[in-house]
Amino acid sequence: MDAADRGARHGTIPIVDFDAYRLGGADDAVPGERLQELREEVRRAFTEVGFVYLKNTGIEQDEVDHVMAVSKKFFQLPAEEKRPFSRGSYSNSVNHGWVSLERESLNPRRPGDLKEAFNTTSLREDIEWPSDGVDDFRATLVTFYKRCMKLSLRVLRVMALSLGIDPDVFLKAHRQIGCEENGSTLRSLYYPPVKSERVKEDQIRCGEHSDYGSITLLFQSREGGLQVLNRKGKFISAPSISGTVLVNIADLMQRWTSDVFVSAIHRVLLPPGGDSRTRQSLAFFVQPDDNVMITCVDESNKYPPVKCVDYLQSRFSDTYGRN
Ligand SMILES: O=C(O)CCC(=O)C(=O)O
Ligand SMILES: [Fe+2]
Repeated sequence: MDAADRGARHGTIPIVDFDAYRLGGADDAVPGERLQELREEVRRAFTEVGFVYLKNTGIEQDEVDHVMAVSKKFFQLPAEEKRPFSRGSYSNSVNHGWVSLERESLNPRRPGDLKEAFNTTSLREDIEWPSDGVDDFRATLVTFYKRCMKLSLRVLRVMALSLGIDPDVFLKAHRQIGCEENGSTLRSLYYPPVKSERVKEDQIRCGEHSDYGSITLLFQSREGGLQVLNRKGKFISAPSISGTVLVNIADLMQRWTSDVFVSAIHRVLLPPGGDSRTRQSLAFFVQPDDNVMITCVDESNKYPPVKCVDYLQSRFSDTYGRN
């Protein structure tokens, strides 16, 4: 039994080598023993835990560190300078823009999350981006968005292969990532230093939730704090592992696969008392194209078909209230 196997069996998150299908390699992974292993390990991770660390994806740690460093410059600007770029102020894209501290409660039973975020949802040329003091913000985020998009498509293909279904079934529903008709979002998250005397009862950095779309790619800074609920009902920690990408199943994918792949609840806790470090992460939320109808891939009809944009809209309303 290899390490990935043991990981999934014990309800912990396995580390899987993606080299056979890494970015920069052939567009179609060469069928072979390595790809076969990759398919099996991915299936096991997504059916048993819902999360997997991928190593050797082609996205290097240096790139991730750079995107976080540039993002941090933005987050450290005074609130007045960030406010003009708020989420909700872009007419072409409701989800694009800055989300202020405590604005969201991903678990609505808790006070607002102790985090800030900047969502890159629109890649349109004609929208305004923050530039004063952060002249490289736009180009850095847009470049990283496209890198994540390419990796996501590869992961989606391996996922279909791992289920033994048409390898393009998920790809066909993700043709327009980066265009107006698709809501996929690169979210740069910033968790400021926590001042324990100001923390409200039950407040944490990011409340318990599952993601909404198809899959999420997550890169975390080194401080840790992320926890994932495993199938035994126990929160396990999901530390940052340098050079890897943490990939998880989101709710629409669980529904699409009739609950074969599981979308696990996760959260980010406060740091231990006295730890005043910031935390950062980059989450690439992959969503199918707005107009795609999601119908269970095994034709079981366990869930009725739903239009992607309608499903996501209802989930966003739950998080933000009416918008
Ligand atoms: O910051 C993190 O590590 C996780 C954030 C998260 O789960 C989310 O924004 O959906
Ligand atoms: Fe999440």
